[in-house]
Amino acid sequence: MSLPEATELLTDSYGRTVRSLRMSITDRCNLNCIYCHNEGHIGHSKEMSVDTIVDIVKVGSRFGINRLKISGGEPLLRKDLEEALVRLPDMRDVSMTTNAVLLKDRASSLKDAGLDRVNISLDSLDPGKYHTITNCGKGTFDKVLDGIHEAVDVGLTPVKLNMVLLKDLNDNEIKDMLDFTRGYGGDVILQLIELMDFRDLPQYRIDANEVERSLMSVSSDVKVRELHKRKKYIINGAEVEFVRPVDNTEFCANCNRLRVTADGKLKPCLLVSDNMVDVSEASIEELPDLFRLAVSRRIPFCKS
Ligand SMILES: Nc1nc2c(ncn2[C@@H]2O[C@H](COP(=O)(O)OP(=O)(O)OP(=O)(O)O)[C@@H](O)[C@H]2O)c(=O)[nH]1
Ligand SMILES: C[S@@+](CC[C@H](N)C(=O)[O-])C[C@H]1O[C@@H](n2cnc3c(N)ncnc32)[C@H](O)[C@@H]1O
Ligand code: SF4
Ligand code: SF4
Repeated sequence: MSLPEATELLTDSYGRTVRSLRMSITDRCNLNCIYCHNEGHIGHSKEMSVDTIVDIVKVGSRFGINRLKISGGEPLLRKDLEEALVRLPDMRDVSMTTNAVLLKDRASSLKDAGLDRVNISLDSLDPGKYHTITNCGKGTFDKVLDGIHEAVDVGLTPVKLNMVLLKDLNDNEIKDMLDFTRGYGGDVILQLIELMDFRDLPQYRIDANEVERSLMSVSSDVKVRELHKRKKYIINGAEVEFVRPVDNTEFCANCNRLRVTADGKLKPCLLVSDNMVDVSEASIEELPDLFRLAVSRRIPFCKS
């Protein structure tokens, strides 16, 4: 089989070496958030099989890709996720981003199958606001809290709580959310996210510079991650990461992720849809060249 030499890395023409795969495994979802970007793609053909998922990750890992993020839609709608996880090659970090509605009953089996950690979307601690944002059914908010609790209990840690900041809706809750994470010691950390406004919701756009200034004014230390050069603020012992994807040249210049859509396409950029490489029918022997092709099409969305 013509798998790449383990020493070959995938570096694009902007010098960005791909280190991480962000894989959507379904476009289906059990919530309907007002701002959802659907990972920049809704496929109309069928979802990748477990075999295809495993082959893509195997080939990626031969290219030195050592991190995998599983996303969706809502990834927990796939009942065969554990089956895929146990068949993956060894990686440095396998994580999933989920709304956690279905997490409580799956957390333990996911951990056993090899999942390292989860990010959980929780935009508000107020059940009424949570409902407004997610259009969820009755009882959903409590299920999410149970999911967070269970994730911590089984060791899917650190659990990152994703909070998309929405002006005049939840942007006054940062302190409460921080207090909530502190209740879990270091096991839960807060991740604030600037809204990428795909749905024409100008009333919810926040001033990210202002948020950054206020985080800075109360933090005792700031760290910078390699991925996207994201900043992490230490505030009274708690960690807060701020994801600023909008009009941010530094963010895109430090993007080391290749995306995979739920219907099996390599997607060079979240925000570009006309340069994807279809691998849904590819054999494992054909995959390396298709990876090289996708990476050759990577362009920073935002550049100076
Ligand atoms: N524009 C853009 N947004 C991204 C990218 N990667 C993640 N995001 C956004 O960042 C936010 C957090 O995403 P998560 O799925 O929790 O994952 P993550 O924080 O990137 O990954 P980890 O920090 O490794 O857990 C979401 O709003 C994503 O849409 C990217 O490459 N480009
Ligand atoms: C698309 S969701 C998929 C995983 C899962 N359904 C969930 O909500 O966690 C992945 C992450 O993207 C975030 N997200 C979705 N739409 C966004 C937008 N327009 N701007 C910023 N983040 C967004 C969500 O809050 C979530 O944390
Ligand atoms: S739960 Fe996730 S995928 Fe579903 S609508 Fe909300 S952000 Fe989108
Ligand atoms: S180039 Fe920028 S917008 Fe595109 S995926 Fe990377 S960070 Fe996101």
